[in-house]
Amino acid sequence: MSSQSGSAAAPESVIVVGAGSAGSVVARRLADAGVRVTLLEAGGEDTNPAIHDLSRMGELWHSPDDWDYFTVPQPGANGHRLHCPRGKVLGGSHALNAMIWVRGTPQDFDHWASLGNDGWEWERVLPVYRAIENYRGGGEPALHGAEGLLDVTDDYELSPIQQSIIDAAVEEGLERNPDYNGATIEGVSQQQITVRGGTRLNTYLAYVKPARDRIAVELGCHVHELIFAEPAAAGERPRVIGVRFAQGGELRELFAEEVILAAGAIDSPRVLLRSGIGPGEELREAGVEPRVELPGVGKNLHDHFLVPVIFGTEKPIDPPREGVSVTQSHLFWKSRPELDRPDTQPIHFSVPMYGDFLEPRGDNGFSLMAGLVTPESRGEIRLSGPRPEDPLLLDPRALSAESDVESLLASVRQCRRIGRRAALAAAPEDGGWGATEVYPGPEVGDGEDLVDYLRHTLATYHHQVGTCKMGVDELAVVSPRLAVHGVDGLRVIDASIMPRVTTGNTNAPSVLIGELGAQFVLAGER
Ligand SMILES: Cc1cc2nc3c(=O)[nH]c(=O)nc-3n(C[C@H](O)[C@H](O)[C@H](O)COP(=O)(O)OP(=O)(O)OC[C@H]3O[C@@H](n4cnc5c(N)ncnc54)[C@H](O)[C@@H]3O)c2cc1C
Repeated sequence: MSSQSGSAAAPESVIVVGAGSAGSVVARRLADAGVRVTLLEAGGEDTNPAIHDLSRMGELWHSPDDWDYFTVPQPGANGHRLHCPRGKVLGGSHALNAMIWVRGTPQDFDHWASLGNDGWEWERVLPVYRAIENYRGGGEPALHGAEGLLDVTDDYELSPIQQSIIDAAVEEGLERNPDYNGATIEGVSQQQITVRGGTRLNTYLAYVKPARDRIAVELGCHVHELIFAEPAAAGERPRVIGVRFAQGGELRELFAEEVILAAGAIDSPRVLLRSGIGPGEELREAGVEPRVELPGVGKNLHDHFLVPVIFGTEKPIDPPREGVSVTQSHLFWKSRPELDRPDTQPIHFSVPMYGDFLEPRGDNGFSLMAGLVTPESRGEIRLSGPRPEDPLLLDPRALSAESDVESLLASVRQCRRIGRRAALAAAPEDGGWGATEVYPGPEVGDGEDLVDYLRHTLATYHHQVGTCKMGVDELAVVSPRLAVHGVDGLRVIDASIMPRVTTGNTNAPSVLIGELGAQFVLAGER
């Protein structure tokens, strides 16, 4: 692998592929600095009202605004193919997500830096987070920003059931943490979310929409592959000069000084692989002529995972109503005290979340979704063939590492205990909800049967990362300045560059990657 470092002048023109969490930030920052930016997005305008109403996120799955990916059958998840929704619309996955803002822990970023990624230490990252945020909440002001483009708030009313879930978690022994993006992440908290005026605020809306007169936004553009310059001499380093994409049934080409892939952890490696950048042998098997040997492209795929623990209640829970999210609280907990950061993050829903694999047992209830956030399992993304329409082989190898099963089991057990606490389980006349466990349910014990339940009901937390990881080792795809190793004129700036997933939801780190990536482009650092 040939690495690259040093700096040059900032480019005059740039193509950004993908108007999601990171791509929107990159496009805006470069346009602000006078760079000519074309933003190519495969999806369309964000006209679906379900995008903007906090209570209607679920309607977006399998809709035209969802790439609607599925994994290959997962042996660690009972052979199931897991649905992986991803945003295919302006705003990307930030148009489909639950808007929860979690920066991650200092250890996450210090770990990235320890791998040779200078500049990603927590002390360098924290000021960037502060500059992103327009924070309105009860946290320590010194740790938050109030001047940024992205509104982050926990200044909204908790639904009564969500308040009781928090109370039950406190009964279970967790700290009530008023600011998990503050001094410590641990404890049970109300979620901080990116909303403005009661509706979704994503980076497309906050960064690109107000600047559309300065950014050429092209919709319905499915980028298939990169275009390379003809080498002037044998052995010359390959140079990317543009992209080839389908728009309205036509194949088009567009050229710029630099191309930035911000197509997300599934599609950025896909574009690289389709362009012959990746593990040569595998590319040949898929019918693609290798151009740049980069064995790490598509490898290191990993994700957070959820398992539902569902309760029915005697006292009726208010049905979802307009403008109110069905998830408002979560907790961070170390299942083993010796860990350096929490390995679990259950997320709490005011509705039963039966998912794809459980028989619905009534509409009235709530879900404590046990959550694994420090996975050891690693999988990969591969092409099944050379054509753009050939399905992608998406294989996270979920729960292939035994330690992941252990953490998730501990989280499921904890959720079961929380549901039995008085704030939830007491009779309504005694101030509770009369909660009883519906799933796993009394027929499932605490041993191998619980492991079977966990594998049967496993779902993604939607936090795929790592497939174009940043670093300096043999499997690194981009440099610490997010330039693709071995190629000129090309960067990846999105969630795929995380060498290891952060502890918590991945949107905030993706926005951070967008901000830092734009700084590297403008500084000409490679
Ligand atoms: C259902 C769901 C819920 C989630 N909930 C949360 C949450 O509450 N909090 C949180 O922190 N994280 C959450 N996440 C995760 C978070 O949204 C992602 O980690 C983050 O959005 C990733 O940002 P990105 O810029 O890497 O990719 P994306 O935001 O996915 O952007 C990629 C963009 O590229 C476009 N694109 C892809 N391929 C091409 C191509 N070939 N040509 C042109 N354009 C292309 C896509 O259409 C998309 O617009 C959730 C994700 C999902 C799907």
